[in-house]
Order: sequence, then structure tokens, then C-alpha cells
Amino acid sequence: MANKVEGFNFEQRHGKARVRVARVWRNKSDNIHSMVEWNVSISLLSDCVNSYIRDDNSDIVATDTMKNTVYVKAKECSEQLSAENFAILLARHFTSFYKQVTTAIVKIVEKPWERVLVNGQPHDHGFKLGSEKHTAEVTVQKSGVLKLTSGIEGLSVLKTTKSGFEGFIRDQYTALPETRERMLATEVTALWRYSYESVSSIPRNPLYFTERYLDVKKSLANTFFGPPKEGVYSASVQGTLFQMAKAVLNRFPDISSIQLKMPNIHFLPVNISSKENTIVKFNDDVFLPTDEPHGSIEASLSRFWSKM
Ligand SMILES: O=c1[nH]c(=O)c2[nH]c(=O)[nH]c2[nH]1
Repeated sequence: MANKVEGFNFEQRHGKARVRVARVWRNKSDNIHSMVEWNVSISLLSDCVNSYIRDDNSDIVATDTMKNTVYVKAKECSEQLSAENFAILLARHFTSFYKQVTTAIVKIVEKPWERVLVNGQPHDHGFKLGSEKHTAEVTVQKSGVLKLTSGIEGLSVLKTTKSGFEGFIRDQYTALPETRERMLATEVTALWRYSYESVSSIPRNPLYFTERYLDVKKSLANTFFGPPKEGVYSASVQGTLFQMAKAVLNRFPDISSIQLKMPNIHFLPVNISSKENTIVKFNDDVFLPTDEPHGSIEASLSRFWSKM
């Protein structure tokens, strides 16, 4: 929210961050439970400049009220829905309920609770924590104009072969040997934008974006790994990142752009020798796993004419 104030440009927003909520749905007919755990952050662009400059709070939606609204709306959701749909529902509430609010930005990080298998059978009410997280962020304007992005955080993947790095610049600072055989490991952060531009145009199925998330994740992982037996050769993290981004845009017509961050997490060859003899000679078998330093490789790919 931008204003001219006392001869300055002034921009402000306020909200509540990290509101944690879990919602359980109990299916009456078969007694199978579903659940989600969400961490919700809300930010409102609203006309409340007087609170900043005149000690007049009469236009403020209290952030405590925003927090309560998360629980009220979670209670009202009698059917399971995606994090995206819950974010849109909240954002629409704030922009339609309060005349002062022109735009609402809602971000949700979903904790990866997954139904457990016991003796190979899906448990009716048992869940365990997975690893990577589903994120959703929506910006909704009073008019209904919408910007929707979803993402994955912390998708750790590794392959023990079918990766190399050759032909890079060599100069007096270069020590890295060229190789066609190395480990490749990364922790993928992905962020993609959907092409829906108004709240009225999003798909009706309340779990549509949950299914899309799972399909995008599968598409990213399958492209990273290649087929189960032969795999696929990676000439660089850069090349693999591009293939992964392209697979998503080629497969999902309602995704208009995708950003990928893929740190190159190094597994260093172990060679140990004393003055007299070799103690451990590296033969693509023993590695030193590292966290830092790591390569940092990121890129975004979008369709022509799309917004990021
Ligand atoms: O896939 C890679 N990309 C790089 O840019 C790079 N740089 C480096 O030292 N190793 C690698 N590997």
C-alpha cells in the first residue's frame, strides 16, 4: 500500500506470520481420517495509514484477529482442501470482509505428514513425517485478481553415477579434474506459478493443487533420476536443472513459469596416504559428504508472455 505522506512516499503492510494449525477430517462412512498441518502467514495491504501517522487505529485489522480467522476458517472447512485453496479462501475473506483491505497475501507451508503403511496397508488414522514440504502463496486483490504460486522445499535427491562435469574453463586457478563419474546430490527448491488470474477461474476440485503438487514433484524427480535401470547422464547440475524445468512446463499447461534452486552438494573423493604408503585409494567408493561450501545453481524458465 503506497501513499504520499508528509512529503514522502510511504509503503506499508501488516499481518500475522507463522500461525500454526492442524485440521483433521473424519470420514463418517468408513472412519478413515485425513489431516494437514499448516504454517500460515498473512500480510494485508490496507488503508490504515492513520495508525502510522495519527495514532488512529480505527482502520486496523488486528493481527490477533487474523490469527483467529485462520482457526475459524479451518473449522468451517468441512471438506479436505489443498493448501492453495485454503490460502485463497483466507485471502478472499480478508479482501471482501474489510473495506480497508485492498490486497491479501497468504503463504502456507504444509508439514509433510504422510499416511503410514502397516503391513503394506494404508492406516486409517496413522501418519508419519516425510521430508520435503509443499508451499503455496497467493496474492488476491479486492477485484478478484489472483496470483498463485506453489513450491517444494527440501527435496533431497542423490545419484551415485550417471553424472560428470567436463569441458569447463581451465586456468591457473583451476584444480578440479574433469570427470564422467561422480556422485550428484542436491536439495531442490522449486517455485512455480499457475496461469489462473482470477479467483473465479481456478479449478473446482478442492484437491486439484495437491494432486498437481504431487505430479510436479514426480516429474522433477523422474527427470533427475531417469529410468530405473539405465538412469540418465547429467553433464552438469545446470543441464539437469534445465531438463527438470522443461519437463514441468511441457507436462503441465496451467503452469506458466518455474524457478529451481539446486545447490551442488559435494561428495568428495577420499584419498588418504602417509609418507610411506597409500592407506585409502579412491575408486568411486568412499566419499567425504559435505554441507559447505556448496555450488549454488538456480534458474527460472517461463513461457513467452507469461509473468513470473
Ligand atoms: O555441475 C556442476 N556445475 C558447476 O558449475 C560446477 N562447478 C564445479 O566446481 N563443479 C560443478 N558441477
